[in-house]
Amino acid sequence: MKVTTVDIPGSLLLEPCVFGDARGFFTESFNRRVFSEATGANPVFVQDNHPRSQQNEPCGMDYQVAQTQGKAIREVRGRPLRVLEFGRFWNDQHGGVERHVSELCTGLAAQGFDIVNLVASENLKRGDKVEHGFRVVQAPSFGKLFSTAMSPALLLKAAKLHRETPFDLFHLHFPDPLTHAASLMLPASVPRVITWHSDIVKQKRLFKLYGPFLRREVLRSQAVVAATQAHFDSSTQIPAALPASKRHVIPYGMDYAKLALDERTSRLRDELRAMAGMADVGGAPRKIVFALGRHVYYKGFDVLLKAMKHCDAFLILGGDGPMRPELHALAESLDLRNRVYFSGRIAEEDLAAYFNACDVFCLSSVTQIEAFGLVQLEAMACGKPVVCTRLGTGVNVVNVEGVTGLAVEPGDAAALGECLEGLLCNDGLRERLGAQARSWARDEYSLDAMVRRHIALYEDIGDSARPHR
Ligand SMILES: Cc1cn([C@H]2C[C@H](O)[C@@H](COP(=O)(O)OP(=O)(O)O[C@H]3O[C@@H](C)C(=O)[C@@H](O)[C@H]3O)O2)c(=O)[nH]c1=O
Repeated sequence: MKVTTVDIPGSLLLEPCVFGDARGFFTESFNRRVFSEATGANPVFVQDNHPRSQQNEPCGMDYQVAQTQGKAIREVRGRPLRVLEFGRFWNDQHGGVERHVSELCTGLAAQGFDIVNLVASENLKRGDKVEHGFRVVQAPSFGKLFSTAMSPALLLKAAKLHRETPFDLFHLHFPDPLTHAASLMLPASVPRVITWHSDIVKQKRLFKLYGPFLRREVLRSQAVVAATQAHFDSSTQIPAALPASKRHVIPYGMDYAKLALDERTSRLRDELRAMAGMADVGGAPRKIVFALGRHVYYKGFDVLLKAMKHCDAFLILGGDGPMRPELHALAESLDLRNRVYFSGRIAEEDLAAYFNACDVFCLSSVTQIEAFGLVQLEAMACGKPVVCTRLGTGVNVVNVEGVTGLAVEPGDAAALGECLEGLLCNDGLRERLGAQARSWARDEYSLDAMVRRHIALYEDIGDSARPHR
């Protein structure tokens, strides 16, 4: 060990011997005998800590007067992999893609990755903050057009962030023409990973123009990730020329801890159940069907409301969106006013109460834009069976018919209502499916597994992921 006195009185610089070659290195980080000979001190080695500071953050060093603890500060060489995680909007927009990106960034940051999540605001609001251990940069936008943020600022911000501190890898979440445009402005030498959340279904005519550009971006990426094999099999927009070696199935995972009930959410759950009970007809309180999602056409909430005419339950319909007034009017016209509660957007911290209050969760989506449905995982993790629709997408991989729930053809209100009614009247079946659903979600769709598999993918690409100037 090399010992050097430094300008700080009473301090020594200790440089351990490092024995290394092309395969790596070995060093003895502490040896009590050598340490005592070098310093004349005879310490009792009590603990070994290993903090990590974000890049450019000074690493603090205590200078202690009373001899309570000596400090051996180890400066590791190298730096965490630095990833620019694009995402369409910040997670408070309550979309599945936003929730997934937020969960992924949180998990990667916890593993020591240097993550910057660049998203667009839905308005002129801008932001730059550290949340859940990673930096979130919100670029202002002039609103949305065809579900895409109009944000020239995001394009400029991406280039500026990379200029300031180069990234080793860009991770894009498609479909999203805005971040696709940002990627075109960034160096082609930096590896790209694309997560394919769903095909573009609504803007078919526009896709004829945009398709060739999307195809080129997908083919030049180093990897395309999808949550299920069904995403690849059912897609008509992922180029067939994309080799199997570049296709990676990594299921979405979530941190289910937020779904555990506490005193406050238990009370809220009981209030929701009491509300359903007040709607009873003097018999047993009605059971609760819960559905949650943005009130847009593909969620099929109009079909679900019509299905409630075939099902004697209380519906809690969570979320908000452009179709809400129409759905309220439909509930009135179906004389459901006493059996439907429109909760509006549900705050993340209240989700536990709603998922635990219900008896069955329903995903009534009617088009293949619904490629997965994180809400199914949340319901299952709370031990609730799911009734979904047969879309042939990841939705039917997540909800295994007859194992974790049931399914009906999309758009069939009568079939949906009868399926819900049948399940609500069969306590044994509901309990069995619910117990299996809980294990399935927590075993197959854990956040830890998702993060580990993304890290393995990044590291596979890592050979080319060196600092890029
Ligand atoms: C409407 C709403 C959602 N949420 C949460 C629930 C859930 O975690 C998330 C919405 O998840 P959903 O998947 O249902 O969202 P959604 O964005 O509707 O669905 C998308 O999700 C991504 C992952 C995909 O795979 C897409 O194909 C598509 O399924 O937002 C709230 O917390 N409060 C709310 O009011």
